[in-house]
Amino acid sequence: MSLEKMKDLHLGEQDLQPETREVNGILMSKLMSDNWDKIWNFQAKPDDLLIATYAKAGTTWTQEIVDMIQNDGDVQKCQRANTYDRHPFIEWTLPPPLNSGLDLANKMPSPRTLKTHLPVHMLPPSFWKENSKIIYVARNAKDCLVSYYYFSRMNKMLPDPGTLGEYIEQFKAGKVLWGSWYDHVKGWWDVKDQHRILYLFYEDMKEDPKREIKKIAKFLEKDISEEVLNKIIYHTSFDVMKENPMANYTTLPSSIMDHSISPFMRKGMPGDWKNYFTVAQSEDFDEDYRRKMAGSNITFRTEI
Ligand SMILES: Nc1ncnc2c1ncn2[C@@H]1O[C@H](COP(=O)(O)O)[C@@H](OP(=O)(O)O)[C@H]1O
Ligand SMILES: O=[N+]([O-])c1ccc(OS(=O)(=O)O)cc1
Repeated sequence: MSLEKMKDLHLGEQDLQPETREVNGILMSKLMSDNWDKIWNFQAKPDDLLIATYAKAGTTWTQEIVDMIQNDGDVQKCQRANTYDRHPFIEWTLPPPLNSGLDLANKMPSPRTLKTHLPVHMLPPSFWKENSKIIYVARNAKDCLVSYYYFSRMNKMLPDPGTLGEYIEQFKAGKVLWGSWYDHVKGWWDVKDQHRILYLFYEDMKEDPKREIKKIAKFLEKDISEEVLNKIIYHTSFDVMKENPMANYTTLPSSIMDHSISPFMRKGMPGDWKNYFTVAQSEDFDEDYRRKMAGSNITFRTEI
C-alpha cells in the first residue's frame, strides 16, 4: 500500500505523531527502532547508489539531479513516480500495510538509488562490504535547523518541535530524529576518503549548480552533453522543483504533510536562518557550535 493511501486508514494526527526511542544514542521513531535489526541487516549491492544526508540538507534536490543524470535528462522518465518511490528511504518505517523503505528497496530492481539520514556509524555494514557508491550532502547548521523546524511543524509524522527557541535547544543537544547534526556531518567527513564517497555542500550546489552537477555526473561515470546538463540545471532549480508534484511531496494527504503550515519546498536559500534567529540566539548558537566543531577541519558557509 502506498503512502498516498494513508488517509484511507483514517489515522488521526495523534496516531501519526511518532513515539520516539533511542537506538545507539540516536533518536528515532519507535517504528524505526522496532525495525532496527532488519534495517541494520539490510543487504546493499555493489551497484547501489546511496544518497546520505542529515535531514533537510538538500536530499530531494540531490535525488532529482541524480535521477536526471541517470535518465540522460529525460524529464518524462523522472516523472514516473514520486521521489519517495523512486528512491527508497531505507530506514523509514511506516505502520503496515504501508510500504516501508526496506520493502520498497527489496522489491526494486537494480541498479537502485537509495536514501538515508543515518549517521555514519549506523549505516548498515553491507554498504561498506559491497563498496556501494555514496553521495553525502551537508548543509550549514543554522539553515538545516530552520528548515527542519518548519518541516517538523508541517510533517505530522515527526515530533512536534515546539517553539523555535525550544527547537534550537533540542537541535544543539542532538535530541531530534537522526541525532546530532554536528556528529553527522563530522562522522561522514572523517570517512569520506576511505570509501567511494562524494561529499558535497548545499551551499556549493546553490552557488554553482553546473559545477556540482558535473561532479555528480563524473562520480556516476556518466558522460552528459552540454544540452542535457543545461536541461538538468533547469529541471532541478528550486522554482521548477517547487511546481513538480513528483518532487514536492504535495501528492501526500494533508493529514501527513500540511503544506499550508509550511511548504516542503519552502525557501531553498542559504542564509534564510537570519530571518528567524535573534541576535542573542545566533551568538549563543555560534559559541556552542565552536565547541562542538573544534578539532574538525570541515568548514561551512552560512550564506553565499
Ligand atoms: N532545487 C532546490 N534548490 C534549492 N533548495 C532546494 C531544492 N529542492 C529542495 N530544496 C530545499 O531543501 C530543503 C529540504 O531538504 P531535504 O530534501 O533534505 O528534506 C528545503 O530547504 P528550506 O526549508 O530551507 O527551503 C527545500 O526547500
Ligand atoms: O513521510 N514522508 O514521506 C517523509 C518523512 C520524512 C522525510 O524526511 S526528510 O528529511 O527526508 O525530508 C521525508 C518524507
